[in-house]
Amino acid sequence: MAAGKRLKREKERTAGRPLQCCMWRGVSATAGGALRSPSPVQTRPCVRLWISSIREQLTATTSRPKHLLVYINPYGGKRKGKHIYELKVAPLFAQAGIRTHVIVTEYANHARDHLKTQAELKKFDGVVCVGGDGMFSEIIHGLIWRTQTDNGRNLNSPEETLLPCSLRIGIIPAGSTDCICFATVGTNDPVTSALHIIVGDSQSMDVCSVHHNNTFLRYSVSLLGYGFYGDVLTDSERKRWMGPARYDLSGVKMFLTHHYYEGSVSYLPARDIIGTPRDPGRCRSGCSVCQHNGEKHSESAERYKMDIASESESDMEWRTIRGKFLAINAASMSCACPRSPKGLSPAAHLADGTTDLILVRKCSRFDFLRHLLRHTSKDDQFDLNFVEVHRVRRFCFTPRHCQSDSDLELDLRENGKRQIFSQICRDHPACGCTPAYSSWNCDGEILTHTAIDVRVHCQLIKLFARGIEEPTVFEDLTNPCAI
Ligand SMILES: Nc1ncnc2c1ncn2[C@@H]1O[C@H](COP(=O)(O)OP(=O)(O)OP(=O)(O)O)[C@@H](O)[C@H]1O
Repeated sequence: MAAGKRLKREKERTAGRPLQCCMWRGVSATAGGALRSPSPVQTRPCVRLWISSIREQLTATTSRPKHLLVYINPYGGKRKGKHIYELKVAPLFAQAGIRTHVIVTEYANHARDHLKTQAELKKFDGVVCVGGDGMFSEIIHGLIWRTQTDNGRNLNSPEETLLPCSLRIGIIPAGSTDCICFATVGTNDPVTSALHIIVGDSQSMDVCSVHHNNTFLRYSVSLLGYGFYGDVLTDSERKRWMGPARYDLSGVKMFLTHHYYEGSVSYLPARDIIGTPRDPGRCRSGCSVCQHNGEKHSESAERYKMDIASESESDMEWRTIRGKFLAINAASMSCACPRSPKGLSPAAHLADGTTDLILVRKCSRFDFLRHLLRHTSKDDQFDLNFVEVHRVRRFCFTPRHCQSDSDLELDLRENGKRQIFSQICRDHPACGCTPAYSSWNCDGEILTHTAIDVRVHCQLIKLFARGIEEPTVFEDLTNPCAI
């Protein structure tokens, strides 16, 4: 029988079946954990054997989702979200027998508000967003809000222990940067992400809550940046018409402006953990650091509930640093992306209950350039005398113009007469030399307040992902064994 006829017959025979071989043929791991796109094939007996054995295995996997709530941002990135979903993802979901309820968003925060109020979450096994980091942020805000309010938690209290969300989140990358997808999957490929959803992978992730004066502001999963990164975002927002090139232009402009900001940072160092921000190891699929620190975290949360560790005891551990900073960054993940392959904190972990607090003190432009260049080089980016890094569970920042009188008095004693003029400026903001303040960049959004209280919530959400996979010895061409 001619090959064409045989294929046609086979197609007719298998039409409507939940899972077809074409989807699984050619799916294999590549370097960095990417999965190749499927290609259509004819079903020969050996292939049929494969299909039935894969189906058996998949049926046995109870973690596979069967019904998904999908939000598509039609305006994210190059405005191809709808097209990507319809062309590359929906056919795979259909072949895997996954039912979907698709909502194409009509305005910003549509997905967040729908999740908060209307979505019948009990009907679904997961939520999928088709878009970029902004869209992912909408989903986590909606889901976390809903989970906490349904369980009577007070979102405005930074002391509140939040409840982990039961629904997993899938990200189909269709934005302009897609950093979260890159950091959790290792690649920005819609088919790879769809397959992670279909097989029901699971990757826990920490979330930071950001409060100001006992009022909830936002959640963050990647970068909270004050100073340089806050200024770059604020400036680039004014140049939206330029597209992604605006980040480069604003970056150069802010580098040349070289603003530094005064304030105090207090932090609670992470105790009883393994790993430091300067480790050579990286957070990878099945990370033992995340596993160990996650367990330790739940043990100490239990102890705290039972009042074995008193609050005053933990208060004693707070440390404070006052000074002039070019940048204050908190990286809850490496923040690696195609532009900065190592990221801001290469050894940060996705789910260890901590964030890496990086303080870049006032220094020369040349030194700051050295620091920025280290994000792309092999050198240790924290090995500079004006940069310090701490792995923390919680931190607070107070800009100098918001510091209390007692704090200012302390500064006065420490730094002498110069502070008197700053005090005068603080009391008379119309004065031209008012101490300058920056804004916080919270996962790409500007925060409305500068004095903030940040707390890490260990493994609060779960993604349909498995973390970045190390290339196997045969895929890693830099490894001599591969040759
Ligand atoms: N229908 C819509 N109309 C306008 N804005 C929307 C709509 N749906 C979502 N948004 C908003 O668009 C913003 C950007 O979307 P998204 O993150 O998907 O793309 P992006 O900004 O290009 O990608 P990235 O965040 O990765 O750089 C989000 O903050 C989201 O709130």
